[in-house]
Amino acid sequence: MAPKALDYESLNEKVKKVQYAVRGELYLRASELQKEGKKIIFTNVGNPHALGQKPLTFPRQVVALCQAPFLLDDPNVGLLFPADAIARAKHYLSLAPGGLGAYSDSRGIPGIRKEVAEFIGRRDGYPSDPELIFLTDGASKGVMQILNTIIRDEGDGILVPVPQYPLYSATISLLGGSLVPYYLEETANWGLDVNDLRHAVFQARSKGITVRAMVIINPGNPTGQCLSEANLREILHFCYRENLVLLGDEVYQQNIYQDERPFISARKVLMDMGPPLSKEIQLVSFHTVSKGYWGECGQRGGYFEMTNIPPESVDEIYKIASISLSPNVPAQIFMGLMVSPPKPGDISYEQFIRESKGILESLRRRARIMTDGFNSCRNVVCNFTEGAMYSFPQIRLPPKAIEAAKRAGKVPDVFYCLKLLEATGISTVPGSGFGQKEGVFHLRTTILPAEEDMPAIMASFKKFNDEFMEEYED
Ligand SMILES: Cc1ncc(COP(=O)(O)O)c(CN[C@@H]2CONC2=O)c1O
Repeated sequence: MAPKALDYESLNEKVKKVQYAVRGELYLRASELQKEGKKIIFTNVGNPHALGQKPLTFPRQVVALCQAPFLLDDPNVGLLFPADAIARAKHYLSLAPGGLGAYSDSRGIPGIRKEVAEFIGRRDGYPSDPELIFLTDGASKGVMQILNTIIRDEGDGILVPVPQYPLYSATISLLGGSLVPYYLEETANWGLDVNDLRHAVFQARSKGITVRAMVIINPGNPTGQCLSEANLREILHFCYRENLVLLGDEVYQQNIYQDERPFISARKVLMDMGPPLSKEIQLVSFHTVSKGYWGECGQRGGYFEMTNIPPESVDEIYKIASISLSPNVPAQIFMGLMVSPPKPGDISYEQFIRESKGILESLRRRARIMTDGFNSCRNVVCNFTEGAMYSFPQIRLPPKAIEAAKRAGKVPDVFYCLKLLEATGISTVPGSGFGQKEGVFHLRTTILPAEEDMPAIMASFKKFNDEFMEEYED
């Protein structure tokens, strides 16, 4: 009997080849241990609410009313919901014909795309066109759609930072394209050197690859670095010279934990540079409700904004979006609320500011606690988390540990992370899941565990690590 279409051996080879480490071997082992009753601290995923972060109150009030509009007819609704939440719920229901249960336009609800455009205009100081903004089921879907639009075959290369968030390597692999790595420099605080970009493109072209686009993740995941305006100008000049589309993944733009390099969007820098670049460089920027101080990962809300993309190409992207009918409508409302939060004078403004500031200030403290904790450990060095939600320490594994890993049939940092998990219940992602220079090992944790738990977690890590190094050092 010939194999059936979904028998493993007859599956699409691209599917079988794909890797996605954020929910890979370590995560699966951690889930097994959890089932066996072991207490696991899941620091492998940037999933704030799963680690105890409370949702912001105002957005939940508005979406609750949108989900249950009959509450608006209840004479007591004003006892439970503030007037500005009631007003915003009515606003969004007026924008969503048929309410949250109806498909919306495949690009998202026009009124919410307008709110996103106004947000971008306020942030960057340049008007943004709602027609060039598509709402998506999380930034992931937007990234996948744009890469799908760009990659024609394995001859097409995408420049991706290494270490990188494996959404990019996995999607490029699934689409049959070629990932062209450019290495971030750990000793330069994960900075990038344009000469490395040039070298990467030269290498790729010498192998017959047509480099078509460049990805930047700013702030970085897993590395946390924030790009300076000068970095962004260099990158934009590079894209102009090499005729590359720039994909600006800016999902962590609210997650900034230092004052030297505040977030500046690639689009603002591009517009500031003026013609010819500001008229010719094609840029797609991505954002989400999953990160920042919102952390609404499960809602699946995101957008991408297109700059200098020809109308006929926008039509093709719209055509593909329409196959999925509609982005998640409740998530679109979260997106609208994120880009247009309560303003000074609104009833909910004080509470919103108190909650959001509280979360951001705590994340900044946790970034410092974690970085200092790692740097107090033997054979561990860690750059400060300037932004995003992760800490990415380098673990200097002794040769005997590397040999032991080999004997166990494991990549060295997987070996270390598995030992860490078994000893402490701390579930991390090995650096090999993000890519790293040969012979250099890392792990990624999030800075999300509750602040009051952080010192104990770091002490538990230090105890494990220093004993591990004791065991394997010559
Ligand atoms: C750089 C980057 N881009 C896009 C996404 C996708 O976000 P959406 O939720 O909007 O699809 C993530 C999620 N970060 C994953 C999720 O948790 N840990 C991670 O590394 C990310 O880190």
